[in-house]
Amino acid sequence: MNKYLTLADGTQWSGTAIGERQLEAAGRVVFNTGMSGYQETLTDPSYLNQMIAFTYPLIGNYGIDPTVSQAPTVGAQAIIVHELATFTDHYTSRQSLANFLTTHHVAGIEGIDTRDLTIHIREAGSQMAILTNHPVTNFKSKLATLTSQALVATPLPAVTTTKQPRIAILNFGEKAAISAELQARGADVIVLPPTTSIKAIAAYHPDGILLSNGPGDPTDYGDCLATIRQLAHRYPLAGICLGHQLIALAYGARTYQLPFGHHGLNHPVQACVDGSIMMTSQNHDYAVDPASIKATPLIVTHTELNDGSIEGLRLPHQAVMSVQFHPEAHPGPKEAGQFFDNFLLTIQKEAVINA
Ligand SMILES: NC(=O)CC[C@H](N)C(=O)O
Repeated sequence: MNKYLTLADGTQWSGTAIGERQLEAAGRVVFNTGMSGYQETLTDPSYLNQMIAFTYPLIGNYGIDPTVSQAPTVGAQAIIVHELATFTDHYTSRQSLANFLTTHHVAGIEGIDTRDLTIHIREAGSQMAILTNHPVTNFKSKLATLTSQALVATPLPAVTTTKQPRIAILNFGEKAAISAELQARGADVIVLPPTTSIKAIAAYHPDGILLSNGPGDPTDYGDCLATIRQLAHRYPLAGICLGHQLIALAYGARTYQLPFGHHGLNHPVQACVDGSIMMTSQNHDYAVDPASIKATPLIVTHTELNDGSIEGLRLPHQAVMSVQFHPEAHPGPKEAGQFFDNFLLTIQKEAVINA
């Protein structure tokens, strides 16, 4: 069955349908340069309503491991690959990627020269695209017929342990590995809806707050900024990716849209404090505007070596720290996991100061 990928600027690629073959889809098309981690990428809620083009030419060859998904559903609207592996071989695999895509009702296309598509996106910028069963003559009218998804709601959890430290995560679209990294370091984790009130958060008696990753433009979350500032005055506060951007906005910085985002597993980031460099996993289309920092109390802690963009912030006299990259990896290198250690150490220090 033929499939057609049409970008808002009119460029078009044709290929073969994969996943839920009949399903047509619309979304902002982004390219991911990771050579592995397709399952974690597809189930990262930050990709909500986006189409993911994988530059690595063969996707799916090690199947699906039910333990590594970052959320129960697939946030991406479609997958775009050069070749979908038909042969799967891995000791943890319980399903083929092809079957996983149909199970999760994900549209897809293979047979695309994804590197050609990526070069086009790098030059023309990431943009809306539609995936259809027939060639498109009127992009806008076809786009209007296609739907988008909403994030799965987070229930308010019951407290089941007295373990400390207890971290309350505001779930803007959290990757499961964030909770797992904190729990692996002995923390108790409570995952709350992103709009949970200060009073409801306090009822869980957290020792620290973490704002998770999540989809979309950070300026769409303006209603959360006052609560974020109040949280920062009461608790040690950390932010990852979207959470990092929201902390920046809460303290008066601005964000901007990158030409084609950072979506990959080998982004070099330098720590300002000592010049050390680590390879990081990244997935973001927006960044904090360096020109807006000087009017705020924020201090830059990390920068991306590819384009100089901001990758980390902190406050000088408050326990507030954030990173644009993904220290939990999943997928990607785990070099940046130190961020979780630093956050938990900060919580310990604050507990001593406030004892
Ligand atoms: N992974 C994320 O949290 C992404 C943050 C934000 N949605 C961006 O695209 O920049």
